[in-house]
Amino acid sequence: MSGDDILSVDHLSMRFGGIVAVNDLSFAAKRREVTALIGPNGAGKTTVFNCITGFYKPSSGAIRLTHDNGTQIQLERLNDFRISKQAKVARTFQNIRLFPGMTALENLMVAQHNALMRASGLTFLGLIGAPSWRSAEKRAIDLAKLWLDRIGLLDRADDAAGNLPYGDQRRLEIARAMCTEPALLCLDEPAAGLNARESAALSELLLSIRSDHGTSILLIEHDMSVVMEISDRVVVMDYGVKIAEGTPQDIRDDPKVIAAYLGADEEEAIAVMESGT
Ligand SMILES: Nc1ncnc2c1ncn2[C@@H]1O[C@H](COP(=O)(O)OP(=O)(O)OP(=O)(O)O)[C@@H](O)[C@H]1O
Repeated sequence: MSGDDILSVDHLSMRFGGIVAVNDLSFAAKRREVTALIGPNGAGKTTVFNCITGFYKPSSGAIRLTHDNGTQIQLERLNDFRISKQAKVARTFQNIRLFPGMTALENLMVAQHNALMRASGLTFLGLIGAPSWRSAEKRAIDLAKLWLDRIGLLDRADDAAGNLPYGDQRRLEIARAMCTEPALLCLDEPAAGLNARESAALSELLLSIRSDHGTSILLIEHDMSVVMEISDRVVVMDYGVKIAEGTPQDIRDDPKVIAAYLGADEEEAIAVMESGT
């Protein structure tokens, strides 16, 4: 692991009965970079995410997050609530999990529930409208509006999230995760179901999150145009193990990766590459 790594996954394994979903996986994600985790269906990508974000307790291995100030946190020892609050790891899911009946603004306010509950003195200060509560509430609204503006939805702040177009809902989920001011943002297939225009808008948003906010991003994605455009490094999994790692260019030209996606062996993949088909 180098000093510039925000996340270090060491010899991670996850078994479900007889199924080994992740098998002795090690990789690192660098600070202020986009790291993509790719691989064919069933390769183990979401299981890795679920271990990092505390939804699963790994069968073995270690997952270390290192904050800018050098503080290290062993994520495999914490539950999901502590991972989001203490380690500042936020995630989105493959399927949209907004509150569809709440407005876009309210969805972003809910994300700031922890900070608001603290400022309300667990309700009392909020009930009497104490100045400390009012300023915390204003800060939360300002942050929510800033993110609505960043994703081009400020004029739809009061619309129910469930009534927004699909691509807008996807970006709203990312904005909701950003309202928790994460150190590491984990996105599980954010481009799923998006059209080409929406995918391009997503890539632009993620690149700006990395450059303007310095947020490190870990991304699972099947849309290779998004992966190739925004990733600094790519880790490729197949059958629970890492089969390749490198820049998008390295990965694109790697016969092992092509073979995994084609469901073929390496020699067949080389033949396909050489024939240019
Ligand atoms: N809770 C579980 N119980 C049993 N098996 C599981 C569980 N979660 C995942 N698996 C199995 O682990 C393997 C890896 O699944 P996982 O969802 O992590 O793959 P993936 O790479 O994210 O796939 P996809 O790209 O299709 O989302 C699969 O064989 C899956 O059936």
